[in-house]
Amino acid sequence: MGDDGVMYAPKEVLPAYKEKIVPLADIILPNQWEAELLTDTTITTESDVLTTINLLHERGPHTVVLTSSNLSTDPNVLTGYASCVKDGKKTCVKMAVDKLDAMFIGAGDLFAALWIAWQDKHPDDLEVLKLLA
Ligand SMILES: Nc1ncnc2c1ncn2[C@@H]1O[C@H](COP(=O)(O)OP(=O)(O)O)[C@@H](O)[C@H]1O
Ligand code: PXP
Repeated sequence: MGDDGVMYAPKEVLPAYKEKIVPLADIILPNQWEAELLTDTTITTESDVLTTINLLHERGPHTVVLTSSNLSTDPNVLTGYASCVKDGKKTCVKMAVDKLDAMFIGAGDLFAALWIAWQDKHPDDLEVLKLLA
């Protein structure tokens, strides 16, 4: 959808993402900014992360992965969060990635492709899946 305040799609389609596309999805992998935009929230704490992830689960997806956030206090670490709901039970893990000092276009797309493939192989195992980060 976008990065750092810039949407790749026209902003007019945002309501369709919120109301139509998210409810159709089983798995969504927004970065922090995308998650905030989809839920009209602002994330400044881990508690906010959980609130935002829950709002996204409530719309339908059983898996919500916040691929990156600005919550890490270590400049060399990128922090993400993954949450799955199965049979009414929610599991959430935190992912710490060694941050490279560069900007990668398409990292989110690549991460999503890998995550979806591996989640198909390890449907209930966030501890395995978080190793992708
Ligand atoms: N600077 C970076 N250093 C190391 N890994 C990165 C970096 N940027 C992205 N990644 C990896 O790619 C994944 C997706 O990146 P992210 O920036 O959250 O997606 P998007 O491109 O959608 O904003 C991250 O979870 C992380 O695993
Ligand atoms: C126009 C455009 N540029 C770049 C990207 C790459 O986005 P990201 O770096 O967030 O994966 C996308 C996402 O499909 C896109 O649609």
